[in-house]
Amino acid sequence: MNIDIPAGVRVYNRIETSQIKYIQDRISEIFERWGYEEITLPSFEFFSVHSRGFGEEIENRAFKFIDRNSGEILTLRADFTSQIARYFASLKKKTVPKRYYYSGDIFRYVIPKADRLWERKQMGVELIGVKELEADAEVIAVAVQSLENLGIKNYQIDINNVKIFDTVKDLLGLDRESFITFMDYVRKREVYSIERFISDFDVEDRLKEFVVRIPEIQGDITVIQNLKEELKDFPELIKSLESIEKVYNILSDYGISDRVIFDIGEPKEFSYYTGIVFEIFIRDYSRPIGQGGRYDSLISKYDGNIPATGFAFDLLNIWEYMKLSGRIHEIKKKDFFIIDLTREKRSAYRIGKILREKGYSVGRDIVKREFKKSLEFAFEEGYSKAIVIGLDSTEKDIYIYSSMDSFEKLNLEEFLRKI
Ligand SMILES: N[C@@H](Cc1c[nH]c[nH+]1)C(=O)O
Repeated sequence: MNIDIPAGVRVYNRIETSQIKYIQDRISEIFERWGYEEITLPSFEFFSVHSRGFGEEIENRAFKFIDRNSGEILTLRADFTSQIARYFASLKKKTVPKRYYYSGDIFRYVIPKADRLWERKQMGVELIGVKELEADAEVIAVAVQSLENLGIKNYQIDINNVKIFDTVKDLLGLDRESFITFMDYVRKREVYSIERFISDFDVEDRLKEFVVRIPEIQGDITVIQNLKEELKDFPELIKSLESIEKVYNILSDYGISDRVIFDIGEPKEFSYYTGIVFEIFIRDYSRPIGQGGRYDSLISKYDGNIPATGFAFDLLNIWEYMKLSGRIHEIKKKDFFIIDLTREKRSAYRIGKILREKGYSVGRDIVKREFKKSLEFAFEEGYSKAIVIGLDSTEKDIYIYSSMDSFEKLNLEEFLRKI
């Protein structure tokens, strides 16, 4: 009998679940402190509606199924941001600025391999209704504080402005298809392909030089300042660079600009981004742990022309990093495990009830087996203490074990008074 689950999903056991929960709790503490309100979004939507939000890349990876009643195609949530855009557009009263946060799973198909999952955990914020760059800086600051709250210090924020790509498209006069080809070269950082691609374009050399170098332009704020100098004759490019600089300056005021680098050659997975975009890395960990950016025309795909920005953490990557670096110790313990060796079990019920009323978590053995086996089970299962009743033919004394071989013998009534 096959009792497997598909390759792209997995189960998280008690310890794993509590570690992930610990990460979620530290992050939501910060989200709340910045005035973001948590909302819960549906696990599936109409495919035709949900997919309007994101581009082909994600659309091709969405999980689809049929509503047996209407015959409509449904899809599991592939993107929170698109869901929030749809939700906000659906509101009669659109008060801004609106700050939402969410935590949950997204479903995107990937070819199953090693630890590549179809169901990933995200936590993110969306700040809706603010076109000012202060909003872009705010969501970056929220991300940074969340990481600090987790004790993660060696993070790095890679910032870019995708407007630069749109401006290049206009300046070179690219049609949709050649723009896709161009962006593909950028994504793969193929400088020579770009050089070949633009060699017979009739544009200024300065612009050509810039375009060819795009995949390689990375570094600190001086890179942006130098580019501004070089691209003086292209006001649209200057504007995009100035936006980056402005965000950088606000982040300096927040005291976090030393964590920022710029990566002009970094395009994004989502076509909905329209301005400042960023990715969050940890220096000694290869995968990004979060990404986000501005999406000023996404909500208008549903209704209303409202600017917005946000980001999402990839919780599984954060979790993996914290495990690898020995940073996650927080495992939720259960308090007491009651092993009652008497026939009646009345003491067990009574002690359990009193402890639970006081707010402790209490489990009971119930299973009949050798006492040592029960004790082993208690500690393996994450209980902090085991209470043993009837070990020496009296119910008046109980034994409180805090490990397999350390215990305290106490009078039952005294213990209940003290606890
Ligand atoms: N939804 C994006 C992250 C994001 C949130 N807001 C803006 N961008 C993602 O899944 O990567």
